[in-house]
Amino acid sequence: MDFVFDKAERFIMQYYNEMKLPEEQKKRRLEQIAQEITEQGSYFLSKEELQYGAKLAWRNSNKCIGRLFWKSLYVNDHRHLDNEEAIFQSLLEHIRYATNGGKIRPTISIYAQNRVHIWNDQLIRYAAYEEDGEIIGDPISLELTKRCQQLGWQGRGGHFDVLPLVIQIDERPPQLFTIPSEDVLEVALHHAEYDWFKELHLKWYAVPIISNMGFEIGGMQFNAAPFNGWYMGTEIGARNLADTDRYNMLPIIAEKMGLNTKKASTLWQDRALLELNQAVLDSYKDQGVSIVDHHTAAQQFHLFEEQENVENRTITGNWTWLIPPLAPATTHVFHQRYDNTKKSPNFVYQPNLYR
Ligand code: HEM
Ligand SMILES: N/C(=N/c1cccc(CO[C@@H]2CCNC2)c1)c1cccs1
Repeated sequence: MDFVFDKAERFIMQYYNEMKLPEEQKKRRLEQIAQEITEQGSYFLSKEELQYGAKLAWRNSNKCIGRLFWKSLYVNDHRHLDNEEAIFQSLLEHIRYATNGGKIRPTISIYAQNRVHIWNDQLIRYAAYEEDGEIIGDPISLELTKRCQQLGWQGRGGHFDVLPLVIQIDERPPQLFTIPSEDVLEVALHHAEYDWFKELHLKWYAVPIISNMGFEIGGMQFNAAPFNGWYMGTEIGARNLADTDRYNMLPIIAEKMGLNTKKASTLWQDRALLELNQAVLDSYKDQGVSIVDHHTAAQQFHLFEEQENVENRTITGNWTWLIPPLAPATTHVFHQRYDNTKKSPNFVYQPNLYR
């Protein structure tokens, strides 16, 4: 009991202080919460408290370089939804609102804690199929794809098949829902100088919506709270399409560029990386889909640091995640140290539901 009240008190104090709300109101709210916890062992957050707490959780995300815009998070309170169909419809609403024709809006949707379970790691992600040693699609999705097939899902066996949403309530069997293709905005990749690039038939989805992290606030944890921002180009160009255990595109791109891939010292991987990342940024921009390059993102993060200093808040960060995987030392982040203290509210890892 005291553990929950202690956490609740800390959050309410922070919320009322930052919002400069009257002391008297804060005192009454704390008494009300103490009463609820004594009677029911837990308490109910108001919509305003939940909304502000979600913004704080983003502001406290040490691994996130995009925190400058933490105040602009759009928060959907879906704590009342208790059936799979309604939850599916609300997730479609999230996807549509966040996508916004390409002008992506950072959004989070929060569902009833410990009742609603979303098995997907991201609401939109590509499937993977294993055929005689070969993997078609995104290898990171191999296990979830297998689980979906066991649950009756049939994929088309392609490189970019969007997985179904897997929604489970309490201990009931999970239900699978197909996201209508018109709701999945994607960007076909082309390169301004290399005409052959589009023949690779590469594409990626517009909106990354993380759905496997818990939202921890005031002693509570919402295990289903999918949130989205927009991509930083390197996530797609330097990792998702580049990693050897993902789409592994660098050798093919280097070949097409006529580079000598037999010797590491030709830096063929670096040259291919650069062109792939340029193609990602140009293709998203040409199609009017929000994306940020890692230099601009670092500059924005620097503004965030300055803003936090003005507000007399200590900046916390995880250096190993904040530096981009491409040209990290060209950003100020690389040359700075960050305090990795975990503040609350925050987003936290939680047990995987399908492995
Ligand atoms: C608005 C544009 C945003 C950009 C460009 C951005 C960028 C990033 C990047 C590049 C990462 C590292 C991801 C990786 O290396 O796999 C990251 C991590 C993270 N971001 Fe942001 N972010 C944005 C918005 C948000 C929002 C809206 C939230 C939550 C409300 C958020 C919460 C997080 C969290 C919790 C992590 C760490 C994830 C983990 O531990 O696996 N970000 N962000
Ligand atoms: N641009 C983004 N990138 C990510 C943010 C958080 C997590 C991830 C994916 O993390 C996976 C786990 C470790 N790397 C891949 C990507 C955002 C997603 C949702 C809001 S912003």
